[in-house]
Amino acid sequence: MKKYVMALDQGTTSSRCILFDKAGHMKSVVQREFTQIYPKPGWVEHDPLEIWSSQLSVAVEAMGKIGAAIDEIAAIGITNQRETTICFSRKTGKPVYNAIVWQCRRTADTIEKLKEEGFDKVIREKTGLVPDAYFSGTKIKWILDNVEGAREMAQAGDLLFGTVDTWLIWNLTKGKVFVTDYTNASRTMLFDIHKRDWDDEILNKLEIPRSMLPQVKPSSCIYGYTDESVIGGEIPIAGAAGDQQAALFGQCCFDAGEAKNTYGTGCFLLMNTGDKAVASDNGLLTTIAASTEGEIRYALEGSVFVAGAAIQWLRDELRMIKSAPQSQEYAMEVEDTNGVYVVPAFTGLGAPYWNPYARGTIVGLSRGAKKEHFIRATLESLAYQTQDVLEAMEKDSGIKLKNLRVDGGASANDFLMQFQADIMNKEVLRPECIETTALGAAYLAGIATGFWKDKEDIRKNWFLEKTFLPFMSQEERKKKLKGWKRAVNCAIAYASDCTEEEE
Ligand SMILES: Nc1ncnc2c1ncn2[C@@H]1O[C@H](COP(=O)(O)OP(=O)(O)O)[C@@H](O)[C@H]1O
Ligand SMILES: O=P(O)(O)OC[C@H](O)CO
Repeated sequence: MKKYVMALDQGTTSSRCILFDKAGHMKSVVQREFTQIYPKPGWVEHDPLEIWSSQLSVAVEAMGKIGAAIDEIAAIGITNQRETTICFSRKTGKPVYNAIVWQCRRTADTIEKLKEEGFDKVIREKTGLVPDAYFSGTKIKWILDNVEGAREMAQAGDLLFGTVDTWLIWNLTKGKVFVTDYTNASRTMLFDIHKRDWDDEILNKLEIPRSMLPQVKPSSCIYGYTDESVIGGEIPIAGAAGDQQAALFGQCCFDAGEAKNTYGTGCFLLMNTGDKAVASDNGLLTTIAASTEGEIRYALEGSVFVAGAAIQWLRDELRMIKSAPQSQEYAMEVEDTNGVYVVPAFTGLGAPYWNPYARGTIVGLSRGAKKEHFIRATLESLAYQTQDVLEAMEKDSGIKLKNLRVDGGASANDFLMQFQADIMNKEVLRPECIETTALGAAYLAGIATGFWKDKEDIRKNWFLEKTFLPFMSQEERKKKLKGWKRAVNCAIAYASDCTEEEE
């Protein structure tokens, strides 16, 4: 009997496997952090083989933990850190270079050149994206231009490109299936989101052969089956979506105007815009949302590059806290930040500023500034960044959000959620399951295989855990937001005459 759907959630800092039952409850969870590689300031890489081995091991352990048999797994849904770029050989399956992670800024100069040539308009219109080093396109070009033998391999048809979903499916099927889904394709900066096809004009401009690219399919359909030798049986791989689109689906934001914010490594606010691709005038992205087979949904997205990662920085580099949850205890020991603002622009600023050269900035220090103020200011920066994208989203969509659904690791932080409600002057709704990224991937796979009937069937599984109501006075909000804007301006001013060589 089919009892579970397996979600493989390959995030920026950890690989996770969750087995969900029909009620959408987590029956088994195993998570493993893996190595972050920082070869130079602003550069970020992962080892693709470690991505794969960590993901496979958590899958096996999650089954073992509850004694789940292969034939009890109805389907596998995959969700992943998006944009991260892996190039590997069709013949051997071996990567030719490390995965270049979405956060990596190494191709900022290529983007500048594209802009100077006026090509940004083409990118914007076709892909819905703001040209940026964030997306896969210029990362693939970097590998072709810089890794010895890569271009020759590509010309000979042996080099393949995949985002992490493609890489995992390739390995799960032992090289039999080379696919991606619409949501992941829409983050490459190579995909025409209106025609739903790879775009030859952009491919030619970046000198990327089409033969490197995977077939693009809906987010909810059977892509193939796991190879028996990999996981001990043949399980249908029936769902795939970029993690932010999966979370939008997992939060049951199926209709136009519904939105969620995920607090993971970064922070990503997405609003479903129905079957219309809404172009942004305010620094947001237009992207494809996950949907069931046969329908197309778009979303507006505000991408913040550093959110929970700033809390990890407090823990790992500054060693101010021992664990991420401890940030809440320290933050609540003080009344406010004592005028301190932290702008965690470690890898530039994403939406709505799009400045690749901005860097982390701390302002407002006085002799009385304590560690607690500093920790509180870092937590508050997650909420301020969210407020910035929310403002842009309301302008672009013409919709005033009544409340915001939240999820992701850092949404467990009550202090942060309360401050978020206060600074937005809106209710924050936290569901019982904050692992909505994995849940969304499970839903997509479960619907494709009949484990769940349809969207209405899964809507019944969404339960509210806590509502955070706004209490802050209007005057206080305004004052704090003004201070934040000034701090962001400092982070940008620092970068204003920075060149690639100086980075
Ligand atoms: N209680 C907490 N307070 C603040 N931040 C937290 C808390 N718990 C986890 N985090 C942060 O959330 C992130 C992990 O969330 P997760 O959704 O697993 O991210 P990802 O999928 O990007 O790896 C980490 O960056 C961590 O620092
Ligand atoms: O790893 P996450 O959850 O922060 O998500 C990363 C995003 O997909 C990057 O676009």
